Amino acid sequence: MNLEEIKHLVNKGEMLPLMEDFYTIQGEGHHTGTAAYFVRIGGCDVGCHWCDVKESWDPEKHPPTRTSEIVKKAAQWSDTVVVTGGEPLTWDMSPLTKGFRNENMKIHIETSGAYKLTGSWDWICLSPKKNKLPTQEAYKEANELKVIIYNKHDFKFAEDQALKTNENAILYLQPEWSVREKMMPLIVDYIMKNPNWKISLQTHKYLRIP
Ligand SMILES: C[S@@+](CC[C@H](N)C(=O)[O-])C[C@H]1O[C@@H](n2cnc3c(N)ncnc32)[C@H](O)[C@@H]1O
Ligand SMILES: Nc1nc2[nH]cc(C(=O)O)c2c(=O)[nH]1
Ligand code: SF4
Ligand SMILES: [Mg+2]
Repeated sequence: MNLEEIKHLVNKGEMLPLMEDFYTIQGEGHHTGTAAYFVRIGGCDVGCHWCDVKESWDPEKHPPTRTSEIVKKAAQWSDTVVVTGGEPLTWDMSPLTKGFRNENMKIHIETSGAYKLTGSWDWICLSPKKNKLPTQEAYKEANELKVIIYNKHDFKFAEDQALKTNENAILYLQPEWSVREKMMPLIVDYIMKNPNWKISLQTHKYLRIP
C-alpha cells in the first residue's frame, strides 16, 4: 500500500496508529480490578503537562494498523476491551468498535471527550481536561467522570465538570501520580465532606503491571 492509501484509511478510521495493546487489569475508575484487553491508539494534542503517556502524542511514531487486525488479537484475549491513547477520539472510532461488536465484546473508552464522540460504547470514562474541554455529547453520554487532581483548584474544576455531566455518571477524583502523596489526604478529606464523589487510584502502578 502507498502512503496516500494508508492516509485515506486512517482518515476513515479503518487503520489506526497503534502504540501498544496488552492484556491487563483495569487499574482505574469504576471497573478497577477487572481483567481487560487494552488498545492504546497514538495521537493526542490536548497537551496535559502531567500526562503519563507523552510517547503516545505523535501519531507518526506509531504504525498504522488495520482495525480488523486490532480486533482479531484483542478478541483472543478478553471479552472486554478498553480503548485508550493518546486521545482515541482524535480518530473515527466507528470501524474499530464495529469490529469489536461483531465479536460481542464489551467496549470501553478512556477519553478526554475533547473531540467528536464516534463509535459505539458500553462504558465511557470521561476525564475532562482544562486545556480542551469535552463536547456536549461527551458530557451527556459519560458513564463515569474521572477528574485528575493535581492541585487544589482541581476540586473546583471537578465540581464544574460534574455540573455539566449527566446525573447518572459516577464521580471519581484521581490523584495525579507525581503528587499523589500530597494530594491523597486532601482527596480523602474532600470525599468525606462530599460523599457524592469516590476516589480512584492508579492501582496498576502500585501493582507494577501495565
Ligand atoms: C493517558 S489518558 C488516555 C485517554 C485520554 N486521552 C484521556 O486523557 O482520558 C488515560 C487516563 O489516564 C489519566 N492520566 C494521565 N496521566 C495521569 C497522571 N499523571 N496521573 C493520574 N492520571 C493520569 C487520564 O486523565 C485518563 O483518565
Ligand atoms: N492497568 C491499566 N489501567 C488503566 N486504566 C486506564 C489506563 C489508561 O492509560 O488509559 C490504564 C493503563 O494504562 N493500565
Ligand atoms: S488528553 Fe489524555 S493522552 Fe492526551 S495529554 Fe491529556 S492525559 Fe495525555
Ligand atoms: Mg495509563
